[in-house]
Amino acid sequence: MSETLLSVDGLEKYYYERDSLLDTVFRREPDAVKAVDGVSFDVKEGETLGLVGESGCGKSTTGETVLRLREPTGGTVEFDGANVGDLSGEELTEFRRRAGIVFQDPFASLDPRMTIGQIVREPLSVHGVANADERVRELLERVGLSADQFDRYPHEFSGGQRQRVGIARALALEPDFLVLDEPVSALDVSVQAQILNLLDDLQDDLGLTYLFIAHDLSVVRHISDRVAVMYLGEIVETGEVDDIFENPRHPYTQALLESVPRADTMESEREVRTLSGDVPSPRNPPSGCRFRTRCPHVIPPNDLDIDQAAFRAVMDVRDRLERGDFGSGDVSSADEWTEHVSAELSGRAREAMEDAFESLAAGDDEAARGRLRDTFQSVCETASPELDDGSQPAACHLDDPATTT
Ligand SMILES: Nc1ncnc2c1ncn2[C@@H]1O[C@H](COP(=O)(O)OP(=O)(O)OP(=O)(O)O)[C@@H](O)[C@H]1O
Repeated sequence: MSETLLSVDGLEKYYYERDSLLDTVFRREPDAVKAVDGVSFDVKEGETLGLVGESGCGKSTTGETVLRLREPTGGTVEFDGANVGDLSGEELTEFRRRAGIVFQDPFASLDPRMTIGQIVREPLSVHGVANADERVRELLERVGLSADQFDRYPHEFSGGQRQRVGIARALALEPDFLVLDEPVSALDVSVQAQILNLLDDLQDDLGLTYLFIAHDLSVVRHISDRVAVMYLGEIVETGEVDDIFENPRHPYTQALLESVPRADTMESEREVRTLSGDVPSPRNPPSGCRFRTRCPHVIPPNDLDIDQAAFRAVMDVRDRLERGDFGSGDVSSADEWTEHVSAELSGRAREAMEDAFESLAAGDDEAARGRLRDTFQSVCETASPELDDGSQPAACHLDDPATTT
C-alpha cells in the first residue's frame, strides 16, 4: 500500500480585515473570514484527491495554505513526515521544489512580457539549476508543445497551449506533489479532455501526487481516486470516487451531483436542478450544519408534524428573519401573510406561523423570531454534525440515529 505523502489536520485559514474606519479607530476586533475552518485529509503517494465545492467554499485557500503560500491560522500540514509549518532555510526550499501549483487561469498566470522558455526556466534559475535551457526544451516537448516554441510569447498560444506552459513550469523542478487549482475550468470543453489526459499521463510517468481542485464534479470523476467535498470552509464528505458518484451521502454532495449535466442517454433527459441560493458568507456562517440554509432535507423537530417542503419554506422565512433582511417593515397585515405562508401548514405549525405574523404586523420582530424558534428549531441549527467513521465519512445529522428518531 502507498504511503501517505500529505497529511492535513484541522487546517484553518481565517482572513482578518478591518471592516470600516470605525473598527480601525476603536481598535475593534475585526470579524474573521473563516475561509478554511478545520479541514483534515490525507493524500497518498501517487494518488489524486479531488477537492470539490462551489465557488467561495475555500478550495483555493486550502490548496495555497497546504503549500504554505499562505500561512495557516490553525492546524498542521505534514509533507513526507515533516511539519511544513516548521520548515525554514534549505528544508523550506526543498519543500518548495517538491510541492508546486498549477493555477486556473493560464491567461493571468503567465507574464506576457516573458517568452514561454523564460517562463518555464524561471523556477530552474531561482533554484540554480545548470543547463536549464536544455531542460526547458525537454519539458516543452513533454507537455505536448514543441521545443522550437521556446522564444514565442504567451499571446501567440491558445488557452490549452498556455495551460501546457503552466504545467511545464510546475514540472520544472521535478516535484512529487502538485496542487492543480481548477486547471481546466477556463478552457473549452474539447480542450479540457486533452489537458486532463496530459495530467493523467504525467502522473503515471512521473509518479506524481495531485490535489485536484474543481467546482465541477464531472471534471474530477475520471482523474480522481478519492474525492473530498467542501462546503463553506469545511469538508462534508469524503470517499472513493465511484462511491461518491454512485452513492453520495451528504445532501450537499447530492445537490452538486444533481447540478451536473450527464451525457449518458438514460440520464440525458433528467432535469438538471441547480442549487438554490448562494453560499452564505464565511464571515458569519450559519450555526450548526452550515448547509442547513439551503438543504432540502433539513430535519424538523421530532414532535412536529410537517412535510419537508413546508418545513423548508418555514426555515427560509426564519433564516431571513434571523438575518434581519425581512421583518415587521415588510408586513402590514398579519392576515395577508399568514394566508400566503401558512397554506401548507396545519396544527401547531400553523398556529406558530400565525402568531409570528401577528407579532410582525404589531412591529415586534423579536417576538416573531422567538415564537418561530420555539416551534421550529431544528437540530441542524443547534448542533454541528461531525464527519462519521467508515470508508465514506459524511457530516450530516440525517445519518445520526440519535437526531432522527
Ligand atoms: N485574501 C483574502 N481576504 C479575505 N477574504 C478572502 C481572501 N481570499 C479569499 N477570501 C474569501 O475566502 C473564501 C474562500 O475563498 P476561496 O478562493 O478559497 O474559495 P474557492 O472555493 O477556491 O472559490 P473560487 O473557486 O471562487 O476561488 C471566499 O469567501 C473569499 O471571498
